[in-house]
Amino acid sequence: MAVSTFAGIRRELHQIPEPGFAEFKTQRYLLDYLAKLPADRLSIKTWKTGILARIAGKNPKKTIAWRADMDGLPIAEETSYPFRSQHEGYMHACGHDLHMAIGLGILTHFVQHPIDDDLLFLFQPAEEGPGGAQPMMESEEFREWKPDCIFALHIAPEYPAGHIATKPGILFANTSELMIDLVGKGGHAAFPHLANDMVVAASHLVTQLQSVISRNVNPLDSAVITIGKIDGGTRQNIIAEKARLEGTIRTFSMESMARVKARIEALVRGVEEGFSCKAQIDYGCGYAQVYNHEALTLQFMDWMQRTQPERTLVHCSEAMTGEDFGFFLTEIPGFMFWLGANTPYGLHHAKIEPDEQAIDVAIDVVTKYFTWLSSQDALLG
Ligand SMILES: CC(=O)N[C@@H](CCC[C@H](N)C(=O)O)C(=O)O
Repeated sequence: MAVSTFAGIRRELHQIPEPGFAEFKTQRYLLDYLAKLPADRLSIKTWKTGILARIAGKNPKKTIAWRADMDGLPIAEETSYPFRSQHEGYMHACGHDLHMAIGLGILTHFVQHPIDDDLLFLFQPAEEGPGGAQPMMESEEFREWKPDCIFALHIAPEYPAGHIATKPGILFANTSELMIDLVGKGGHAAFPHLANDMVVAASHLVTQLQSVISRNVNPLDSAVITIGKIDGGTRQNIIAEKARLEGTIRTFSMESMARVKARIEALVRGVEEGFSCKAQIDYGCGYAQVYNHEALTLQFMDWMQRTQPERTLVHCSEAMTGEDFGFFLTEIPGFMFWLGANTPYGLHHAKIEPDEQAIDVAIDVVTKYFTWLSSQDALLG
């Protein structure tokens, strides 16, 4: 089957996944693409490894923004693709390659068919961590071009390709990373009574953490603690002096986040006491929930139903995913939606192969929506 222009771009981006704030090749690729477009209405600024691209409108009353994230994940790819990652141990396993290709597709359309309003495209680094949205928002480059509304999407493996799912209000959870370092006393495997074993302490702690959600969070509220990584010890016959747990906390309210953190701290103090060790907690980066502007989201959903009968719109539930796009929504009205990508493997899986047909659907829907939004006198006309 023929590969569309922007699916082709996605395939090229797929081969160069990079860590947050190290998206050097990705930034170069995007800048090279932008340099080939007619420059009369297009202005470009870089910020760290990100890019801000502005298209001047014909008779602007507002600035409409679109954001795409850029970073990959430390995952060794296991897809069947002939265009697999060329960066050993790194993969676009969260769809950011599609997000960028869609961003370029929307931008290209409006360079060729300018509308009345100004448009701002943000290619934002480090969504997976430590978070590029908040510092990008605080940058002079962004402040100078601050938009009146902002939108973004995230691919969703579980929906058919091109289906669009969203809801007003909370869409994604508050997040906090969670890193716990344990330091005890190492020793010979044969003399456990002379050591304080941090592999055993870490194992207890992982098990105890499972009770935090089930016994401290109101069952009608929702929260998650996932420990995704454990490091400890050096060799099979040496008792481990050190261990480290790395994970993430998700909640739908800041009260639950505070309660969960307080319980984790109490359990960690207990492990320190029980295993005669020292423990240190680092909460790493935390993201604001993605809270979709209620009136704008409802207006979009209504517009979809009225004017896009060939597209499928799903009124979905909120999810425990995190997204630093939430920071933009704390200051600027807008929303995020899921874009169906129909793949049996979930986000962050080494075998995920999103359906590329979703790319052109998203470009089509968003260009039509922005054109309509620009034709309205007011944002909520
Ligand atoms: C869409 C998505 O998968 N986002 C990530 C954001 C992670 C933020 C941070 N590193 C954390 O783990 O808390 C997600 O895991 O939801």
